[in-house]
Amino acid sequence: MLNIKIINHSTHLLPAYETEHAAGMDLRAFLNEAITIKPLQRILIPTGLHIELPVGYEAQIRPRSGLAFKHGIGIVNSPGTIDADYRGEIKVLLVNLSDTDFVVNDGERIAQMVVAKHETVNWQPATELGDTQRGAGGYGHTGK
Ligand SMILES: O=c1ccn([C@H]2C[C@H](O)[C@@H](COP(=O)(O)OP(=O)(O)OP(=O)(O)O)O2)c(=O)[nH]1
Ligand SMILES: [Mg+2]
Repeated sequence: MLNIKIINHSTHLLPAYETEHAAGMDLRAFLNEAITIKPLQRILIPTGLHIELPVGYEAQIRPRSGLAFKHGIGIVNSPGTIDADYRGEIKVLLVNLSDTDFVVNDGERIAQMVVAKHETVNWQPATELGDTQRGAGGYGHTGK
């Protein structure tokens, strides 16, 4: 169980898993009035949510594939990162990659949030790194 603070609790739903084994909880827009996102415009959409993640956890803000496929709606900084020490409002940076306006209404599901464990590492400066078969190969060096 995680602490969650919801602005205007009475009118807002908790983020929820929409199916039994979903990885992502859908996030809803928290708006006084509808917002129109013009083609190629990016807009920070409030969710009304503040959360308290345990240390060692992060939340990833990911696009919904349905909005992406049907309306060209993506997230500019996808996946957005919510740090465990963040206490501000979670916001979603939507971008409209279609050629028509897209309207976001209050309460609509605009993104999904995956809560995940992460490692925290320390660096040990080294002059040599362990050998691998790949070495520095990348960017398609194995072919198409
Ligand atoms: O899609 C996002 C991404 C981030 N955040 C919040 C939570 C996160 O912990 C904080 C900072 O995000 P990030 O580290 O990605 O941004 P930054 O540009 O590095 O800002 P900062 O210098 O505040 O870390 O902003 C959101 O609400 N939505
Ligand atoms: Mg940062």
